[in-house]
Amino acid sequence: MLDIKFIRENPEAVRQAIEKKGLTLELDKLLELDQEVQALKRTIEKIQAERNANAKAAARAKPEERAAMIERGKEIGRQLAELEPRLRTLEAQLKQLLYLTPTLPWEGAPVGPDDSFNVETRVHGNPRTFLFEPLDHVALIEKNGWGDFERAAKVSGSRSYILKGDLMVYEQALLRFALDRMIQAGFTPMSVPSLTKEEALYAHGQFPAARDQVYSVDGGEVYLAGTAEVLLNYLHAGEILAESELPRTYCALSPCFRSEAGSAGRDVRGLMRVHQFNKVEQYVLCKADLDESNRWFETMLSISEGILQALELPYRVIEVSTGDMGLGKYRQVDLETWVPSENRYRETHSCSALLDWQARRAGLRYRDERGKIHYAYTLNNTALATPRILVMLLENHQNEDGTVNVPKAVQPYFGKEKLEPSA
Ligand SMILES: Nc1ncnc2c1ncn2[C@@H]1O[C@H](COS(=O)(=O)NC(=O)[C@@H](N)CO)[C@@H](O)[C@H]1O
Repeated sequence: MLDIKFIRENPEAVRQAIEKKGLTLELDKLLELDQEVQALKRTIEKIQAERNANAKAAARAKPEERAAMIERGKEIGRQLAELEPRLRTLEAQLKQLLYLTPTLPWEGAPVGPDDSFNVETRVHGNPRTFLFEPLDHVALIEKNGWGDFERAAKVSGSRSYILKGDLMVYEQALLRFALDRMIQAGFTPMSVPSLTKEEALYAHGQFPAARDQVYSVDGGEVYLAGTAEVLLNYLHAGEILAESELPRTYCALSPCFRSEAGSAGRDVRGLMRVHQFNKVEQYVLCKADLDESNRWFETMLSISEGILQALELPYRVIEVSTGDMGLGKYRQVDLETWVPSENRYRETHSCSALLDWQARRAGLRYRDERGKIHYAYTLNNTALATPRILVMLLENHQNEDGTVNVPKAVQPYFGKEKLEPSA
């Protein structure tokens, strides 16, 4: 959410961001509500001052004057009893609207209402020309006995998967490879729960807008997070860190859960879009400095590009449009990796900078050397998510006999140079 002071001083800039991001937030209603809250606060403060002065005067008054003052005090009390709850109601309404205010997108973001306005900025590697008819990832899995989609559907339902033999080991090898890349980059490895609290989802930005993507457990006592970012972003909620403790750089491997509501009919076969998947996440909490945020953005992006290059996969870099990046983003760049069977690139990584939008929601603050308190800036990115990346790895690195080569960088983790059929 934005700073209400910033909104008061820059209404046109905020209005432009609302328009560029295709939002329906009524800024005028928010500003009117803010005026009402300010006015009511001033009224209440005046009455409280009068009540204090009246109480002091009553304490010093002559007995014959005191009764009238005490009566006045009661009258003032009745006024406050009526005004204070009204202020709380108005403040709650204002906060709900503030939750819907957008971070202003960076000036380099393509302006447009949806992902058709995203721009390809770089391409790395070339899609392979096969000298034989390649198989898609589902056919490769079935040919080699590397999974069991039917039994997964039986035990878990739609959008689920079971991996077997070499492919199961390969998934774990890839996650550990990605985790080591993050540790080598100096990020602190964390294991975090996937069970999370509602306030963490509000702080992240998943709530209130995209509640339907999240599974709830125990009737909404807790929820299953769609990404470790939700938990990492709430780690320091409500704390005041010292500037010297920044930046906090975390990486986390966690199971991620998504209802994929609204994706009916899309990617229903195989490993591309499932309800439960694994992801090594990158997360940075840094001081409120745009240069520092931009540096971390580039660092996180280059780590992920390094991982895709180590996996010997062709990919492209996408600058995400204002309409596609979502409410809290200042900037978002996705990496899309080549899928031979679809003859197109598909998203495998998503790097975002949110300035202080999440920090204001989560209460992530730090004290600078002069003692001044600031909201921090946050960023996140995908290091590697399975099983989606397996689609690209199986299809791009397949041999005519149906075996699949393992990229050199991952061989030490997997233990072999190829995935071979399961018994
Ligand atoms: N339903 C899904 N099934 C499989 N993989 C998924 C699914 N949803 C997302 N992913 C993978 O997770 C990556 C990150 O998801 S994201 O929503 O785009 N971004 C985030 O979660 C951020 N926290 C950065 O990781 C995606 O690029 C994709 O590779």
